[in-house]
Amino acid sequence: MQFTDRLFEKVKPVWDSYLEHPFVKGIGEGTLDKGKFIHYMKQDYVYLIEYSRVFAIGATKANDLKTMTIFANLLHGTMNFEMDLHREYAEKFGISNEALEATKPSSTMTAYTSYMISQAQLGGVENAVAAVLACAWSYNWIGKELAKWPDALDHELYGNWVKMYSSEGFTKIADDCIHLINEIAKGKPEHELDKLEDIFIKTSYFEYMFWDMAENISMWPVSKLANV
Ligand SMILES: Cc1ncc(CN)c(N)n1
Repeated sequence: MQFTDRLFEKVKPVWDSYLEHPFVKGIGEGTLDKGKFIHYMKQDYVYLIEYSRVFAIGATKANDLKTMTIFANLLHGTMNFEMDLHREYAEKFGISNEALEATKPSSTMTAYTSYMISQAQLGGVENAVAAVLACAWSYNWIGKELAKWPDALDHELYGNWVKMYSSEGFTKIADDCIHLINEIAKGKPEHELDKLEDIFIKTSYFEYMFWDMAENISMWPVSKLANV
């Protein structure tokens, strides 16, 4: 049994709940409100910038050139391949790359990326992989699940999202993270594996919170009081 088999068993009910979430269902069924999707896309773009920093931290903490190269490739894949999807959508919505990059971060996006970065900085290379694993893997898992739903791949607006996250290119990104953590986990004592499992579970919770943030178009709960 691989370490990721144990992780998957733990989070399966949480990941199943993603497919029941109105935002994710809206993408799969093609019924999602466009305004909600635009809010998500902008928040996700700034999320991916911070998420890329975790790959950079992983590269600096890597103990060998092979691992360093994997992190460098994951960083490149995110900044070019994955973020191209967001830039394409932004163009469709008349949002410039500059405006996209200048998106004000929501509370959930800030909390999630701050958690990932702090966990990656606190530990060794294993923490960096654990911090990004649920992100890459759950999106690929959702993409592949939604690809089985009738017409999800062909929807004129959301079809490209489903295509990208279920694609061979994105599957390779997720598989590289899965492979990396399984290699790193080999021979580690149980108490260290527990810590990695905890990061994986917490980031899986954050993924749910991100879908909620998108569905509710939320930013900061009391920001209106400060006139922001
Ligand atoms: C919030 C979130 N989590 C994960 C992914 C997939 N890299 C993403 N684009 N956005």
